[in-house]
Amino acid sequence: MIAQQYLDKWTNLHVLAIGEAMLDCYLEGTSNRLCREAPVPIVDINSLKDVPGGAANTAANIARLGASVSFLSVIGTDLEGDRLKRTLQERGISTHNLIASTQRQTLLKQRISSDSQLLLRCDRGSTENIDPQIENQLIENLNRLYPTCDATVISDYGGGILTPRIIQTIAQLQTQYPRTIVVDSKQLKNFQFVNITAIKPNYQQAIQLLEISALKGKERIQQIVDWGAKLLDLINTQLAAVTLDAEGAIIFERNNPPYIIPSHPTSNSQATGAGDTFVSGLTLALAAGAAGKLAASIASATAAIVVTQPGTTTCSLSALHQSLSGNQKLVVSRESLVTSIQEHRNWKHKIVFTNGCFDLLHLGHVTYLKQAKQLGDILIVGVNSDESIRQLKGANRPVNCLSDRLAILSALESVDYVIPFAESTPSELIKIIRPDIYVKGGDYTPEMLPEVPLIEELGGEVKILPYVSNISTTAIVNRIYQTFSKLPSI
Ligand SMILES: Nc1ncnc2c1ncn2[C@@H]1O[C@H](COP(=O)(O)OP(=O)(O)O)[C@@H](O)[C@H]1O
Ligand SMILES: O=P(O)(O)OC[C@@H](O)[C@H]1O[C@@H](OP(=O)(O)O)[C@@H](O)[C@@H](O)[C@@H]1O
Repeated sequence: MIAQQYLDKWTNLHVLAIGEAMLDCYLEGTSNRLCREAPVPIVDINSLKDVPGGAANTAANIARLGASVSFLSVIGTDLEGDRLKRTLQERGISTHNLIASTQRQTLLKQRISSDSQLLLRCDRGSTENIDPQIENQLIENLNRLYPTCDATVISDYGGGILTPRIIQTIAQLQTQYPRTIVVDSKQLKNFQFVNITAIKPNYQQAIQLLEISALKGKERIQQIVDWGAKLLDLINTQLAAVTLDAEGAIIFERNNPPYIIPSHPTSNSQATGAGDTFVSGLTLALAAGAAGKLAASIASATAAIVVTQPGTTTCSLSALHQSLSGNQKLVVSRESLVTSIQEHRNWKHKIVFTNGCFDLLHLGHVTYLKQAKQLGDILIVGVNSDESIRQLKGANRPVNCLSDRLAILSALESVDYVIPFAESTPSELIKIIRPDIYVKGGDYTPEMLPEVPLIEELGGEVKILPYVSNISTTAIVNRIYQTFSKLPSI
């Protein structure tokens, strides 16, 4: 199976994520003067951004990579707790299993930057072990959810959630209901009796466990290649993925030589949370059935995506598809769409936009896309997500999944960019693209298109191209059905 098929498979999985939920708060501003009290800059804050951090970032990555997630953690009954819940809800993650304790302060990691330069990180929040009453509630949640999930990912930042009793409960559940279980922990030794599938120590954690001294830069690679296999016995696991930040990762499996996955170094200031993303990708790929090296390569591809963006970020399923496919025409994020559009505007290109399902690409599609391209310089195609097609056309559609439809459209000379969208209309894309010309095939009239007023408001023109008669995906599906349902089965 190729890597991307595991991505399709994991969208049906349900993952249990457990660990310290944090609120990452980014305060961004500018600074033109020094403070009178001490030689420190005065920063005029002009933006504040809340993002899920720590184990909440792992849960957010699992969700953005397309799987379902149940997130177990403990926060305080404070304002920061409410802000953290809001960040999770905005990302479609349920906060029902977050226990709010009056005895605790939500973990807050506040970063202050001036002109994109990080100046200070201020931490606050409870890190002592949760009290026995809260522990009981967490154990109740674990007992309820563990058997229903396909995999578990533990993000243990040593902030009091993974107590000895919680780990013992996980060990018992794992014996009763064996699952893929991947652990990212500052105290990995605590998990040696859990029968875990894989561990993901970073360099610091690995050398601490191996009791070897710290080296710098690339020297670390040979050191970990020489010593890392010991981790498998130390923690009693099948796979150890040691991540070495800018130097990538080294994978250890029993009876196999170490496997090095290099990375393209970027600045460490962009790498916040890359470990959370890596462990999310690793858990999903292993749970979907990928073998160790492939699972780790997929995990590394997820981390490579987040390190290209500042701050704590997540990797989307479509970005991962794009990265694994090497498809240059696929635009996966709205941010990169904005950048590409700006470039074409600078070159005074005339932008044509159309959208649709493009399920079972046929002559009608190919003809109208070719004509659409001839109306301008650049043709951008918005492509409905699988879920939006199910809503529009019924549960049996699409026939071809999104990643296949994107790859097929990208192979056409007439198409310059393909961009998936999950909304019921392409209005959000239109607002970003502001097309000079909006095109639809002749099976539509302007009255049928809710986008027309928006296009006109933005100064664009709507064109309906001639309909290629008697050709449609529905007609093809019906013809196949009628022809083959009459034939004896082979
Ligand atoms: N500076 C960087 N440049 C490129 N890739 C990086 C960088 N930092 C992290 N990564 C990627 O993220 C993965 C996990 O990062 P690492 O910093 O080792 O973990 P953690 O965040 O848990 O400390 C690495 O294996 C690598 O793929
Ligand atoms: O452990 P401490 O430093 O107290 O707290 C965690 C932070 O350092 C950050 O660690 C990062 O993870 P990575 O470790 O970069 O994957 C992310 O989880 C951030 O959301 C989080 O704020």
